[in-house]
Amino acid sequence: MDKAITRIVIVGGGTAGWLAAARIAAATAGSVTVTLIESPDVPTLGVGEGTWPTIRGTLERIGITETELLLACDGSFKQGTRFDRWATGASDDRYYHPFVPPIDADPADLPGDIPYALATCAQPLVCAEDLAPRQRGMPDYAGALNYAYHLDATKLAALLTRHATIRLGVRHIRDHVTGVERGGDGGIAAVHIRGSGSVAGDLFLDCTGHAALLIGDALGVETVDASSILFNDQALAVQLPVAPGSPVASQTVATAHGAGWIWDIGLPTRRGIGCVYASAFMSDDEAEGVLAEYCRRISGDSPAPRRLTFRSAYRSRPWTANCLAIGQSAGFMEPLEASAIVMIELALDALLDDFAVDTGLMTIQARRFNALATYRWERIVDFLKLHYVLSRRDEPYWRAHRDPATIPDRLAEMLALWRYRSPSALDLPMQDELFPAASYRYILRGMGFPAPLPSPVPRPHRPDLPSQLRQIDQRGRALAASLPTNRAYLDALRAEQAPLSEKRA
Ligand SMILES: Cc1cc2nc3c(=O)[nH]c(=O)nc-3n(C[C@H](O)[C@H](O)[C@H](O)COP(=O)(O)OP(=O)(O)OC[C@H]3O[C@@H](n4cnc5c(N)ncnc54)[C@H](O)[C@@H]3O)c2cc1C
Repeated sequence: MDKAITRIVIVGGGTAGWLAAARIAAATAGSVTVTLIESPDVPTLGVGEGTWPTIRGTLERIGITETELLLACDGSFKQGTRFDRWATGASDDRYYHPFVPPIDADPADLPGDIPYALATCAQPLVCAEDLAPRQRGMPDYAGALNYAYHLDATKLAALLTRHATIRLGVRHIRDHVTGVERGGDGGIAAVHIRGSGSVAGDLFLDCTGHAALLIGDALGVETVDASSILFNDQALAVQLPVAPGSPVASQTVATAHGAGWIWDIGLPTRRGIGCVYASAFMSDDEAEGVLAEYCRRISGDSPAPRRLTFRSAYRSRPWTANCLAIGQSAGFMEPLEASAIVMIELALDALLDDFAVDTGLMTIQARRFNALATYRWERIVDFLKLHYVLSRRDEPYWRAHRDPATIPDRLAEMLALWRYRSPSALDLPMQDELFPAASYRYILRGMGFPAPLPSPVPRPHRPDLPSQLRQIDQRGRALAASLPTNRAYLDALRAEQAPLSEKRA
């Protein structure tokens, strides 16, 4: 008989587990009990410093204010990504992928001497000046431009823990899950914990990261491997302290190297830097050398890095029976477009938008959820691969990326079509595509993909294009003249919120 879902058990207390706990508890407002079990023995991943604009809506729904987030997580604003040395490897080879979409213009009609993103969008100019996307007086989570955050992932998990347990009533058990008791329907009846028996539930969320304790170990759901398309499998991460008052960048900077790329993320107190590489093309020593050289150019110092190993893969059926995998246990694609936390948010949206009120509905919801998740993973693979396929760099790693055998069929088809027209909703039809046509346009033009060839069906003439381009330029300049720098914004926020005693000291 169908049973009402009243007990949700989350195993794992990283970003995925705590976002899930807070979001579900806030949305269900006490009508279900939410229990989170977190092992004291297994550390969280603790990386994941780049977010997407969706995070603003998620935090607002959970009830965390923007000031709280920025102060508690050492946060700063993110307005997109700048890609350095991806197309040719030259020192002046760089382009932006901002969060604001470009105006709809035929690339052949644009001025040839201005980079595509700068000509078609006001945001790159704001980024280039290290400016915040909003004024201090604006309501929480509103901006003059679309934005997300860079933040300290460990501090985010700590903030979410406090918020979920103290304000939202989530039950928190610090104990190690040692096993699973299977239910009669092929699902999970309870999880065994080392300290105190077992915890029963109606719906189990597997947020155990790489361990994938429930979805993998217990239910045996296989993964779909994408590592023959996306080769990177290693990262070396360091944190470099920054001087008080130094500029805070408005975008993630991703700098390509001989067999991967380096991320550089600015927080008010430090920069998080990491070298991502493919072990098949670069040794660990070589990667350490690449990272050390990058760090020394910034600070003269190169601290010992932390090593992270990963594989680009996703779970074929993240929702199986009454177990839903969210976060690393559901899948991970290399961090080039920071798409992990947004996948957690989207999974939670899908769960809550169509919440199964009883166990009978779960099969339907799981089937729909899994179809959507697979579509999203496949589109992430396409979009990440695009960055590599279009490069003209000549190292073996980059040449291997251009091997047609490593390019997904759908991406290869789209690239063939885009020789005659720009990416559009015909290619990316979902209303909430993770990477809409606008994102593809930024990458294609930034990487120097040729403007579309003439077609027998001429593209519509846009007589208003010169005036649109002037408006973009004027808006960029007006924003640059009126927005505070990230540093000024964040320092003023911190000074304003400091306790009086601290101010007097
Ligand atoms: C190099 C790198 C860079 C990244 N950069 C970004 C980025 O910029 N943006 C982004 O969105 N994402 C990024 N990510 C991904 C991001 O770090 C993760 O998606 C995010 O941290 C969520 O992890 P998680 O909560 O799924 O797993 P984890 O953080 O690994 O947490 C797992 C939890 O499960 C618990 N657990 C495990 N076993 C048991 C057990 N037996 N019993 C009880 N509890 C258990 C652990 O204690 C822990 O609490 C990056 C990842 C990597 C590898």
